[in-house]
Amino acid sequence: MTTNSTILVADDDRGIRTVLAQALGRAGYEVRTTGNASTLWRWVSEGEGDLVITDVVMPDESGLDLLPRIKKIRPDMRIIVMSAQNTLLTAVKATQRGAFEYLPKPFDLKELVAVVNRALTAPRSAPAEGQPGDDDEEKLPLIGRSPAMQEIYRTLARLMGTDLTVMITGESGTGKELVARALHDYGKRRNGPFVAINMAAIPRELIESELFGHEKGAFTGATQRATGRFEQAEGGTLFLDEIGDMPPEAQTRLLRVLQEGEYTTVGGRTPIRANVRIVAATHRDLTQLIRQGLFREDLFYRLNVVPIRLPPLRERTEDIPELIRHFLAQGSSEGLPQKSIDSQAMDRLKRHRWPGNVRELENLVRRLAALYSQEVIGIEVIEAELAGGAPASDAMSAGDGEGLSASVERHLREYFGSHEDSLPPPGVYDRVLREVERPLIALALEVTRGNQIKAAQILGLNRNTLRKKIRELDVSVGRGGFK
Ligand SMILES: Nc1ncnc2c1ncn2[C@@H]1O[C@H](COP(=O)(O)OP(=O)(O)OP(=O)(O)O)[C@@H](O)[C@H]1O
Repeated sequence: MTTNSTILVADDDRGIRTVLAQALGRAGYEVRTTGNASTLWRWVSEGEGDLVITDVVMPDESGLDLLPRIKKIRPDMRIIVMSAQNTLLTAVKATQRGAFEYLPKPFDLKELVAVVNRALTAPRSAPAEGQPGDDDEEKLPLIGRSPAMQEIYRTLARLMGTDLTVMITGESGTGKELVARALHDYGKRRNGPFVAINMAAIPRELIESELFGHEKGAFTGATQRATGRFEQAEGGTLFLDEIGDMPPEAQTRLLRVLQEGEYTTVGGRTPIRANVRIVAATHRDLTQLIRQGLFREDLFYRLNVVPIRLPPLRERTEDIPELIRHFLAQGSSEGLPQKSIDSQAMDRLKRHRWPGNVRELENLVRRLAALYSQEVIGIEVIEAELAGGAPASDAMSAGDGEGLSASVERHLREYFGSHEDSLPPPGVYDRVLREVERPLIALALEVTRGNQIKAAQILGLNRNTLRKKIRELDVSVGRGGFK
């Protein structure tokens, strides 16, 4: 440990100054503290201090604005930024402007001391990341300040200056694609293209040609040469979504690109150099797929260089109010009426399990904004929505006849009523759900004329899930249509 180093601390909160001074003093450092940016700046410009710990919001100036100025006159100075703002943008800006580390408040003092030790012993040569593409756009790409999301922001900020391959895992609707975009938008390749391809949405036999392109005549139907996504993503980022659904041959080809940096088109011979950053994502458990022999282990290790796990929404319910405000604001900026949600309704939403994660929440909020006339949404509406029904009261224009939930309820009452002298047989819940699922899936297949990919999209189901359900529910796909 480097002792006798002097640490300059700037924070307008006296309590934090005291706590930091004690902890760092105990760790053997000299500490000077101030409550404003101008004093910190004076100390730094007079050549004092070996390391700076600064808050972002201070009465006279933002700590973030001070960063480039400090780096200019003292490029070797290590700076640790702490902030209670805790957004991705703060993490990204701090890193872009040369902070050694970013610590979202509240943080563990032990962690702070560890970071300080690390900062003072890390080799000096590493220059601050290149000049920021700092367009100061205040639009936040990712919403949520829960500890879990902050950990993700820190990882994203650290990855900004790198081309490392990233594997994003998380349940459906947790924001994997959004994170992939943020990696691109704040990364070195932000001026290049971002190309996404979803393995579950493309017929398996076409995946290789979609990815790598094909030559004229490479297979029946290949009437001319076509470029693949690798070529389209040249100089940028290629996002391989639902990587767990990649067929084995395509896996082998992808592995080769990752090993050799080169690929050939389908039917082509000349190797083409690939210059793309790969970000992959899946909601499936790849280790299990590996065990089942469905995913190549060697490919997994090539892709899993930096794993990012997105937590399901039910593990970060403290983000729900902010997400709701965000989606309501988004709705009103698109012309939907401005709404709010009362506290009882909010509590109920925080208790929901959100199997569809942020996507489910987003859809719900959009429905609330579009379908209900009341300005403040209360608990009854939320209960009705979460029960999967149509709007509770005046809401949806019932138009011609009863709404969906009313009609379902009527059928259920009939069903229960038909077992007058005894209760219905057990297992009603699953049976009723199957009764609803079956016609729903059949209908989706009917309107898409049996196109499972499109049907899966309409339903918001994974294609494999849809296939499974078709089998399980025995939805017959006959010639004359669907029964
Ligand atoms: N943290 C977040 N802040 C704001 N919006 C979010 C956040 N996370 C997800 N969303 C929104 O939720 C929806 C689903 O996100 P996304 O498509 O990135 O999820 P996904 O994990 O890739 O889902 P899938 O596995 O089903 O493809 C999108 O409309 C996205 O904008």
